Parts: sequence; C-alpha cells; structure tokens
Amino acid sequence: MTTVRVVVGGAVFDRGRLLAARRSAPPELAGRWELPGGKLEPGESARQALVRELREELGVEVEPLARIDGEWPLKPPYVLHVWTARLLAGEVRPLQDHDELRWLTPDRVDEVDWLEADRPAVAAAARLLSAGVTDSDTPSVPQETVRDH
Ligand SMILES: Nc1nc2c([nH]c(=O)n2[C@H]2C[C@H](O)[C@@H](COP(=O)(O)OP(=O)(O)OP(=O)(O)O)O2)c(=O)[nH]1
Repeated sequence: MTTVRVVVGGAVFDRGRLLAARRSAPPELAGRWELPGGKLEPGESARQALVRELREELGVEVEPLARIDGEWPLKPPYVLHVWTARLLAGEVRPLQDHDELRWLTPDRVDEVDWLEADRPAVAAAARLLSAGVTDSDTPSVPQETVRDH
C-alpha cells in the first residue's frame, strides 16, 4: 500500500495581497513560483508544518486560517494541500528554497509562472482576496470554498 504524503503550501495574505515565492531548487523546479511551505513531518499537523516551514524559509510568523478545498497530485507519493494564512510578524525574506518573493494583488496573480499544481489554489486564494474576506483580523471565509481540518 502506498501512503500519500502531504506537502502543505501557504496562501499567505497581507494587506490584500498574496505571497508568491520563486523556487531556487531543485533544478527542474527552479524559477517556477509556488505557495511556500513543505512536507509534513511525522506527527505534525498541517497547521504546525506550515508555521514551521514559513518560519524556516521566510523568517516570519503566520497564523494558518483555513484549508482551501482540494488536493493536487505532486511527484508521488506527495500531494499538495493549501491553507490560507495571515502574516502575524516579520518581513518575508528568501532564506531557504527561494530566490525571489513577490506580493501580488488579486488582479496580478497571473503575472508569475506558477507550478501547475498550485494554479487552482492560487485562483481560489485570489477570489478570497477579491471578495475582501481576508481583510479582517477575524476572518470569515465562505464555507463552500474552504474547510477547517
Ligand atoms: N512547498 C511547496 N512545494 C510544492 C508546491 N507545489 C509543488 O509542486 N511543490 C513541490 C516541490 C517539491 O518537490 C515538493 C515540496 O518540497 P519542499 O522542498 O518544499 O519541502 P521541504 O521544505 O519539506 O523539503 P525537504 O525537507 O525535502 O528539503 O512539492 C508548493 O506550492 N509549495
């Protein structure tokens, strides 16, 4: 039996913009843009993994909010899950795995060359941003779009 392993990506919001990160490695993915994050470690929840990865890779503290509905296949055995997250503290810096970071307003999310797997989640995140549901400190996110687990 093959067990799928989860990679969690963060749709990080700050002041109406979505964070995009350009991978610096491995060679086949370098130059493509992703939602920063990484693999869950044993015993770790998706929220914990996201907080840890974004601290390591970007030097910031985030608060995961809710999962964007869906699961996207990556190189087996990995699948991508995406969570929205709010920037709590710090300024993002490309410390690990990335060589450029960009904050994109929802009308400009298509300006970067996203990894294929990320595109549906990026589109969902842009819709949330456009709808303004990420503006408040106490987010209220439409239940048909995200679920919390
Ligand atoms: N983090 C992340 N990885 C993605 C996304 N889209 C996508 O295809 N991937 C791929 C790239 C990698 O092959 C894999 C995740 O690996 P990673 O290198 O980010 O994970 P990690 O930090 O835990 O890595 P490591 O411990 O193996 O070094 O998933 C995405 O949006 N975010």
